[in-house]
Amino acid sequence: MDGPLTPRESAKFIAENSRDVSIDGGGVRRVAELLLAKAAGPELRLGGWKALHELNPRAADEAAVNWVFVADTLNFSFWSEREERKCLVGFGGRTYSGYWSLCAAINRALDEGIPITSASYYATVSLDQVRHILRSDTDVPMPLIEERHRILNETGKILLEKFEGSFLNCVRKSEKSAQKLMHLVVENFPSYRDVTEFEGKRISFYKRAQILVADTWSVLEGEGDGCFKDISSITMFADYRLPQVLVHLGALKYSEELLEKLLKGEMLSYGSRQEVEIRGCSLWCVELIRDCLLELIEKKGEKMSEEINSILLDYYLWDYARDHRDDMKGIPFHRTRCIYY
Ligand SMILES: Nc1nc2c(c(CN[C@H]3C=C[C@H](O)[C@@H]3O)cn2[C@@H]2O[C@H](COP(=O)(O)O)[C@@H](O)[C@H]2O)c(=O)[nH]1
Repeated sequence: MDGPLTPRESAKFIAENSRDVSIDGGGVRRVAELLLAKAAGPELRLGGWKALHELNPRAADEAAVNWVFVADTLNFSFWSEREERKCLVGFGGRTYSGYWSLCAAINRALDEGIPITSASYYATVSLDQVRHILRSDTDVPMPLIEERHRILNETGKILLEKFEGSFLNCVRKSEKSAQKLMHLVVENFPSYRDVTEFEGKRISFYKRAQILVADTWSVLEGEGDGCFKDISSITMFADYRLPQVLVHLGALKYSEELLEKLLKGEMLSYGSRQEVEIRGCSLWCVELIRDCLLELIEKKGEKMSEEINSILLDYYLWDYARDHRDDMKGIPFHRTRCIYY
């Protein structure tokens, strides 16, 4: 049986058949113009991954690659039922929420001498140990702790069996192809198989596999084993923050019915029509923004030191969403509880 459509093919197909989510051409252009002003800045460059984020590893070695692997293996579902009651983790004198609470917990564990990034440890780590490692400073635990424990055990065992316990060996098997690495990850690690159905077709988003490739590229600074010749074939990562910020910026629109549902805080199940439309149209929207931005850069005759791709646009928009949380209060994010994003 042939595999699912690629994420990019899936997104195009979904956007062409979507009923409750649509892409706004004028909004796409306005976002591209916003990004044009940033094109030469530090945010839209590979170096921003370390320079702008103190919790990310500074190094570009095997330990840093294994840090990225465990972080992206657990990189899902941080949203809380009520915004004012959520998991928080203090580290290095700062308090972190959401995705950053996971990174802070990983770094806190390492500081406590717990080898959380070593497969030989997390392949057999117990549920109680995971609860301790991911403990919150509030009375609200990180969501899906049991799933995180199961996935750590499963992933650690596979990494030991197939890649001598180091994700760098998996990276080296990809022979510097981002696509090959993404497929090695989804073929070998079940929790990364972000695949579903839409209008009778099997489609893929591979959100965590794509962000894992992107973060591996970033932590290795695009050099050596991380010098992927096809890195620009990786698309944005279909999570629950990018749709929110794309609607906020006017590039994406929800139907009245869907908006009402989201404002009420109703859950959307993974793989449901509206959830797939939100993720697929967001992905396609960022592809269109990238095309428009590259056109504007061309017209402006701006010389770019490094190629702008969907990864760098995604990182920028995700950070933008973080920094504009208050402005985005009126725009709901969609609530899907799953292990894929
Ligand atoms: N599209 C996209 N989704 C991303 C990321 C990240 C963090 N990664 C990079 C960011 C800085 C470093 O450079 C990391 O490399 C997390 N997420 C997703 O967001 C959600 C968590 O959101 P909140 O509840 O607000 O923390 C959850 O689904 C999580 O999976 C990204 O970059 N893009």
